[in-house]
Amino acid sequence: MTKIAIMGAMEEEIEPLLAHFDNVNIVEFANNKYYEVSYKGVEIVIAYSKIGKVFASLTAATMIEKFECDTLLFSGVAGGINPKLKIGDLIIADKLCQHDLDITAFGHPNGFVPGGSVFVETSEKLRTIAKDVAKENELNVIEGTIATGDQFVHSSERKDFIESTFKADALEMEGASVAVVCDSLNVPFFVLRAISDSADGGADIDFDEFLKSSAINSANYMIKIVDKL
Ligand SMILES: Nc1ncnc2c(CN3C[C@H](CCSCCOCCO)[C@@H](O)C3)c[nH]c12
Repeated sequence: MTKIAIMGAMEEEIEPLLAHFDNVNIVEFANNKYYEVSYKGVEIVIAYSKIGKVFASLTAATMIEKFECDTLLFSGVAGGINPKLKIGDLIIADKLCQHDLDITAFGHPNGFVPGGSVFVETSEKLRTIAKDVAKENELNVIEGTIATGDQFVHSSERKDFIESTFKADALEMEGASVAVVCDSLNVPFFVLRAISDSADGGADIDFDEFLKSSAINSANYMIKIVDKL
């Protein structure tokens, strides 16, 4: 029996998801709250991890190991890199990397440590379902590379480094850590983000203005995807 984990990083990213469900059971664990719902006969666990790779790894591992979820979906916002991505636009990750993981001093490429890989690929099956849903709903969605790091990127210099080093289309602070956890635990996962800013000088202003509306864009699309699982 499938049990689905739906994750965000910030409360604003899961609020629009929780709004679709009633009879929510709250489980408190490891300084966080996990919201259990039943939706059309499917058990779902929803949580926001809090910001950054460490919190996201803890929540992803908890949803799999403690709550026994066998599919993990991430919904949230991101900084846009690909100029085709405007604020509010949707991106599905085909692969993710960690732009701030750096042992280049030893000759390794950016984003690589021994035993790991620069990129982790998401579930092709889940991406196909998502793209079918986008087509059915005439949603304009880009599929691309998402770079993750423990920093809010708000400079063209850092944005350009991430783009040139990883050919990334968008950036955020949690996806690649969720990818490593799910890949290591053999759980299919899917990362969906809506653009809230352009990760350059004005990113903090745009982020504050568009966080809520972009989070809703992502959540509304995510619910349609869940309906197809
Ligand atoms: N340009 C950018 N750089 C990196 N990540 C992102 C993302 C994706 N999410 C949003 C959130 C930003 C963390 S700071 C939020 C401010 O907190 C406000 C409370 O004080 C974190 O969970 C990553 C959108 N634009 C980004």
